[in-house]
Amino acid sequence: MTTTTTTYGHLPAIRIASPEGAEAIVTLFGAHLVSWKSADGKQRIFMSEHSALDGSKALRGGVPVIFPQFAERGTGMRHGFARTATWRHVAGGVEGTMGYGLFELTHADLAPQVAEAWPHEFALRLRVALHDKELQLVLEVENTGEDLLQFAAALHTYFHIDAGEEARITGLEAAPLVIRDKIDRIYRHIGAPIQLNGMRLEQSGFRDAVVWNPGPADAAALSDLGDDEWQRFVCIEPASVDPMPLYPGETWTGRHVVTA
Ligand SMILES: O=P(O)(O)OC[C@H]1O[C@H](O)[C@H](O)[C@@H](O)[C@@H]1O
Repeated sequence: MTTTTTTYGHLPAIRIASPEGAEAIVTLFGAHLVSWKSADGKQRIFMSEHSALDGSKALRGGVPVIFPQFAERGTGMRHGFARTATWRHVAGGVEGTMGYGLFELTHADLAPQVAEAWPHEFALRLRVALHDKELQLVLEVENTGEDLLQFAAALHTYFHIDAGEEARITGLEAAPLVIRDKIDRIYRHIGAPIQLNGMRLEQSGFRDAVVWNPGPADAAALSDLGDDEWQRFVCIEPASVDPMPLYPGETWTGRHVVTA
């Protein structure tokens, strides 16, 4: 079996494997990728040792799916409701050399208060596929209703940084960007690939890329992050932070392909 059910903390999850041994774990809570090991066995994703793993709040680490609002750019929940909603695993298996899993969330899946606060019919689908040293995340938003909807979206990826290593990012600024303290920047109109410590990050559909790390002071104030853990990750997030219109019947697609 290449797609199996498992648990992560207290959360039901799906394990996806490719025939040659790459592996990922996605919790149904948030359709949240919490682990990605390339076929060489190396963990590429950071998860905080202090993250809640019981569904009481969003996970700290992994790949939170941000929808329909980015951060506090709107009147809804911070970073939207997708990361704290329970998704359904609707398909999975092997296609060629790739193992994959498909997750779906619709308006009907939302808790009543959440559904009431965002009264738009939609289908959100996340496809997680992997082989060898490559991870492909494809996020689709379909307007299944009869009115225009506006949404922002991001894949808030926490990349693992080894102990003693620095996070060095190229492709966003004229000089390499080395993370040594707090950073929270939005880069607009991303076209070319981004490099992080030998990994290649390619995005399409998403217009922007957000780079975030809390640095030591803000990390100390986050209850779900250890004081030193800020040195063990950097977030590079394909994102469209400003709301985009989606007409009835339309589907928007955002992709993120990471090659280790
Ligand atoms: O703590 P969270 O709600 O998960 O948000 C974590 C971070 O997300 C994004 O990267 C934003 O740009 C940051 O301003 C924010 O602090």
